[in-house]
Amino acid sequence: MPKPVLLHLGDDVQWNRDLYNKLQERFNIMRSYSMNREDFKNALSHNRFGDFAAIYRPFWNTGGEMGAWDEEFISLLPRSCKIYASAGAGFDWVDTQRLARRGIIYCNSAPACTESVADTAIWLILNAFRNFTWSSSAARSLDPGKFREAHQDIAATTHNPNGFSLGIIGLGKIGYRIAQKAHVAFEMKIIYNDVNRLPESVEKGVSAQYYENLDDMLADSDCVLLATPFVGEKVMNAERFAKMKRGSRFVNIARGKLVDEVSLLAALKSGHLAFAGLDVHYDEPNVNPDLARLPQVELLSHTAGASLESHMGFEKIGLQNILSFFDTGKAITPVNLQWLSQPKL
Ligand SMILES: O=C(O)C(=O)CO
Repeated sequence: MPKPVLLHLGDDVQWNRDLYNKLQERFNIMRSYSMNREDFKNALSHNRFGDFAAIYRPFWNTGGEMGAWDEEFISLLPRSCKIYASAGAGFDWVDTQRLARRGIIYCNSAPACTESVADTAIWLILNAFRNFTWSSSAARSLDPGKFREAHQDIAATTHNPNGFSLGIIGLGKIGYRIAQKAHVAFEMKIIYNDVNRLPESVEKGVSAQYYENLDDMLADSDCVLLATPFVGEKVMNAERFAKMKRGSRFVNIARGKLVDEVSLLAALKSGHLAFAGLDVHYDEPNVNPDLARLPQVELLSHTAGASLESHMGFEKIGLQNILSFFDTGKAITPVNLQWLSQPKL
């Protein structure tokens, strides 16, 4: 029997060569390297990668040059394609529902970056209470006046996070790991909103209190953390920011498109919100310049999940998903099974 074909997007695997060798034994591997959208579309239209059964993308820095995986690409995929295993937690760039309708399982590799994203969230939450951003930029300014001002005035405006409530929108695996760290390290009170309530035994692990109504949770949170996937809508808009407690804080480690940045800016400028910590932005790689000017805002370059451990894990989980699917019929971290009627080889 001829080996099935696998389309490997982007660069070589760097860290998991043994597993990749297994893939090479099992599949005929076709490579796209770093094709732009037009070239990739042409290649698909002319069946240049053959009738591939699987797609593998090893890292978020590579293999995404063709842009969004929307109907334009998905309609061109061969009927033989059954699984797409990719690096990264977020999948806002790929229409996983449309893939499912074509019988293709999409797998992310979120478990690989859980620790790294959770650590970044903790850093942003701590900063939201203590405003190290102000202290750090005053020191870096090399201006003794700014240094003295920060040294003298910061204490009157910042707090230890201990005992304050952390309101988490989306208590999935990453949200839960953040809750564990915040609960243990800072004794924060964990409250959360999600489409589904977690089992009581899981809630107990972080003494979490469920809020069915998001607005009620916003009103009770000293710091709101956004940890939910982007599914096409802004979750935080002017009305929602208005529901937050006066003087509370906002942290986003999920996706920038979940937030109306104009309303966030207004809430910060008016003093309704005390601080915002943003790993992600509405129009990446462009950052909102008005937010960047505010001292009560910390901005990162979408690096919450960026650690070597995440990179190694992304590669590995992607490879394991494909091998497991072809060995057992089951992928490890599928995210679109709810729309897939019959996932089969
Ligand atoms: O993996 C992703 O999609 C992330 O954004 C992690 O920060």
